[in-house]
Amino acid sequence: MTVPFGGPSLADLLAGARVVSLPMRVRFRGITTREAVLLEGPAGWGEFAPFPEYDDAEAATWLRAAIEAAWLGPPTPLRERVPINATVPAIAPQQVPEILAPFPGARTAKVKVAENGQTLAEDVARVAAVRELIDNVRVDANGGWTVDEAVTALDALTADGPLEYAEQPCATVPELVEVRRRLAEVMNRHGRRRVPIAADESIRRAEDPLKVVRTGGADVAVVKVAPLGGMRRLLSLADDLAGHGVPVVVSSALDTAVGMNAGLAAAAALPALPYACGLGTGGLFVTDVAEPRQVADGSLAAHPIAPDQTRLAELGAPPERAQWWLARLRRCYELLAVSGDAWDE
Ligand SMILES: O=C(O)CCC(=O)c1ccccc1C(=O)O
Ligand SMILES: [Mg+2]
Repeated sequence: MTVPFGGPSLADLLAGARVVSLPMRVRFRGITTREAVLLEGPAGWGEFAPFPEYDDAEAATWLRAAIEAAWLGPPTPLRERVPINATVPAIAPQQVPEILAPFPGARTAKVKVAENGQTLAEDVARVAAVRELIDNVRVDANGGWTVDEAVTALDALTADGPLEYAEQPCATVPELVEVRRRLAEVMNRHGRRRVPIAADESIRRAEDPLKVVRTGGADVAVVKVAPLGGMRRLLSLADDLAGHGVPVVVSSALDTAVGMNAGLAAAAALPALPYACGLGTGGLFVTDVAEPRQVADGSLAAHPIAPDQTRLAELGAPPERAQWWLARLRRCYELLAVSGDAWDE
């Protein structure tokens, strides 16, 4: 089906728009409340929730993904369930068991490290506490280390066990290339396997998401539906990455249950899914817009779920925030209308 621009008008979009504000259990990415616009269209629901600091040009890509979900619907699934990782925010080691409790059967945990104001010793202690409960651990530094800091930290974090990979240890592509090279030396000296490097921000916030791979900066690619402009765009990038021998890990952008539908649908449609996906972040909310999906045997059911009307009413954002989001949606819509691309590409 082709839905060229003009399928949904701005009035169509606004007619089915609900602005919600979800309280979080713990601070994540420096936020304690996650706001989103949910759009209802003929094919289901879509989520528009670019982080508040993003400019309109970047946010417009997220709107494209929301429209794809609500006006085109998901691509053809190849599996019914999607394995997920537990996500561990930059919390104290004593809190680790309660954070892991909602992830029964998860065999992989992703641990946030390099948080502002924290030390390497705190990262080492948090990772050790997670390893007591889940063997396979990956870390995510969100670009917070320099090259020297990354090499030191990843050396320390692999003294007591391997890491599946390190996500975005440094901010830039040349730094990732350098970390990968220096890690190979250090790990070789210690007789350890080099920690693979995963790119996240270097993919989702890049003009050219393949650059980091072509340059030799990443072994694994973290891919997210909204910043890439939709499920089909994610699948097409994953295909290009596979051509470079780079596997993908589908992850959430701290999505509500509606955004998670799109991440799960994209993961369910990928020909290969060698890694657990970062789509288990629903548990970071106190309440979500739908009955929470249950993790069973470390995986989630991939079929879409509609938001619950009672929850939508309870989670409605304050009027001034709703106005802010709808004004942003209008501006992003204008940017997409000018660019004039089709929704099914
Ligand atoms: O990958 C996961 O486990 C969850 C997703 C996640 O960490 C995340 C969520 C919102 C914003 C940024 C990030 C990130 O991966 O850096
Ligand atoms: Mg990340």
